Amino acid sequence: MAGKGYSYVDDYDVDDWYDQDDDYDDDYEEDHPDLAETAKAEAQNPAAKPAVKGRADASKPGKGTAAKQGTAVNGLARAPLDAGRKVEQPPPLQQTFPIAPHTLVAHAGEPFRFEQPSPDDHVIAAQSRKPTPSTVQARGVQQVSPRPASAAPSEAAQANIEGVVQALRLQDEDNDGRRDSRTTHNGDASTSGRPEPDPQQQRRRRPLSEYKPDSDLARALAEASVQDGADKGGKTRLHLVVLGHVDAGKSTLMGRLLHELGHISQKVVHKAQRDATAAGKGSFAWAWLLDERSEERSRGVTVDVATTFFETPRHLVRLLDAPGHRDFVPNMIAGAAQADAALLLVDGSVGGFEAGFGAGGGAGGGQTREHAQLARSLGIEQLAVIVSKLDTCAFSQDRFEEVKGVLLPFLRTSGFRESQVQWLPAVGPSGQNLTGPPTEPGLASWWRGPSVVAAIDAFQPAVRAVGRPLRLPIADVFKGQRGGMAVSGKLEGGALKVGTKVLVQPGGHPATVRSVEVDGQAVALARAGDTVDVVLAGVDSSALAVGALVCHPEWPVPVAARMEARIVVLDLPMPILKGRQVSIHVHTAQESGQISRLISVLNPKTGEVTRARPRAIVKGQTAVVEITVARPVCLEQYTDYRALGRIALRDGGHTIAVGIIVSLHESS
Ligand SMILES: Nc1nc2c(ncn2[C@@H]2O[C@H](COP(=O)(O)OP(=O)(O)OP(=O)(O)O)[C@@H](O)[C@H]2O)c(=O)[nH]1
Repeated sequence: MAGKGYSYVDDYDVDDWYDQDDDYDDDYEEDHPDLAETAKAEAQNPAAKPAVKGRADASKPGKGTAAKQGTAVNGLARAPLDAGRKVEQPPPLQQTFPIAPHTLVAHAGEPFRFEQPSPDDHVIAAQSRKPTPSTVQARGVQQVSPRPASAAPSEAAQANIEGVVQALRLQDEDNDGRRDSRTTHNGDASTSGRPEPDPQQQRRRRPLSEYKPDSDLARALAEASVQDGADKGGKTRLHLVVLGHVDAGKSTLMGRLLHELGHISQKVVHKAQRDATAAGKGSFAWAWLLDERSEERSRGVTVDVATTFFETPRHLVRLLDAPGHRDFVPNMIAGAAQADAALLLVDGSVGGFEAGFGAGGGAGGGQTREHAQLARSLGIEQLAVIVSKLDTCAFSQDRFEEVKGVLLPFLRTSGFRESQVQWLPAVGPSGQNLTGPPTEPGLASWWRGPSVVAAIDAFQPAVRAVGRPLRLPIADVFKGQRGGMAVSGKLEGGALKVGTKVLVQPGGHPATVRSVEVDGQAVALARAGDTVDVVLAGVDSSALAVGALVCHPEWPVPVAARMEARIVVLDLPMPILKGRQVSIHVHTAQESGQISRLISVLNPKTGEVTRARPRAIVKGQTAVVEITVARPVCLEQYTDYRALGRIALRDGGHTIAVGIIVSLHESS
């Protein structure tokens, strides 16, 4: 193992969990018999869950995040909407939630002392600023205060956790939903001890496999696929998120890259340089091109997810520059939830890499790990690791290899395939290795690999789930310039066009599509994989909120307040007990809730139950838990609709678990 002090593969036989062969079989079912089979079997036939001996049984951004989007055109000027669900106070909870949702809790019941601004304060302050015409504010971010630095786990403890993460092997593919296991159930009586629900009460849903686009839509889809090549010069769309620890150099690299690609003029660059220098922050000039908000500029950190568009020889790229600071991980989650691939920036300077990779508890420590783990759990499989700041160590090849040697085993154990991970050095401020081979002799003497643009071009675009029922998780709500309410987000499934009848969930509000834009251009048809701005007619604005979902009226997305999830517990010093308050992230939704039942602990290798109804679950364990949320959310079983069936659980400013939804209990 390369690197001192990192021993995360020692405790696990990683080969047992995944095949390191480069012949990566993307088929979840084959690849993850322990998870996929059991999840599907349970979904198809809940009563068939094996008994305990055999087995039984985680912005545009989440509520709260929003992308800084280019100035809307074609009638969709963005105006902030305060009526969003994200800013509402949740209804009072009954005894199940002894701590009010969103209450600031330092950690494990320790009250927040308000001696210094909490992350909430930063976010609320950020939210209160008026968006610039080219900016959509982060709204409704729900944060809880960070855990004290003393609570950070040891390296060895973190090592165990990282090893187990990959056991979930959450795959992002095409949401092809081979099984239509859409039935709701109330868990396994043998493990839960709960009575089975009255079948009359259960909602009957048509299997998703029965869905076929109507003839109009089918024709439009066929025409659009013929047009594809012609319209875009044969280029494919790629949603790309830039991740990494705070100050790793993400915004700087992307600002410089956009300039090199001709998307930012020399005049604008000069202005940013002048402004940054005048503010005593000259080294942030390139970052200021993306970090537009005054708070970002004064603090020197990204808060929102900045959205920009650029083209490479192969792709039309929608770029999401996620914040690296731990206070803003929810924004990062929502950005990553929309991405097909990620650039992971790691600071290669001596001490810089170590700070970013350190176990995540301390102030400013460790978002390299958390971002990588979250990205994988959100379905991102393709990664390019960019080692920045090598100019600070004479472009040392040894340092590059050292960083790679430490990070690669961690990424493997986090579930990334070696064949899906690219490695390259780059220097943002001087533009080395961004669009072509480096010119700096110290780097040019040994680097023979891809530039940043070549690495982006090597990413495969995601297969779009066009032939599935419409699913549009709402990432933002705003007023259309010509009247009407508009929503935006990434179309996870299906297609829509002007005149399409839709349903907004929760609540079952019918609406009609009045206009559609993709990347700021009015279009007749938008398809899965597109990021859209949609003006809806005939729906009350109170129905529209970040985390709500626009769907097909006859194939509505389930809405549930209770679900069972298979989770991997990440990094937490205290065991999870029944009743643990968590913040649940699923697609663009973020909701307060609690872990209401601990159903079973599983062997991560076999999926067998090792303990039913455990009293606690601890870091590193794979477990099935029941989660109850304060307000019903739109979600899907993972086997039905993958993009809507992944969850991340956060508490105390940390991601404590990631997982997949194995069953849900629909709200009537
Ligand atoms: N020497 C050197 N400095 C760099 C490099 N890349 C970025 N920097 C500097 O690192 C500092 C942080 O850069 P940012 O681009 O703001 O980092 P970031 O990752 O976007 O930070 P957040 O968005 O807040 O997470 C700035 O002072 C940059 O000039 C690099 O390759 N070499």
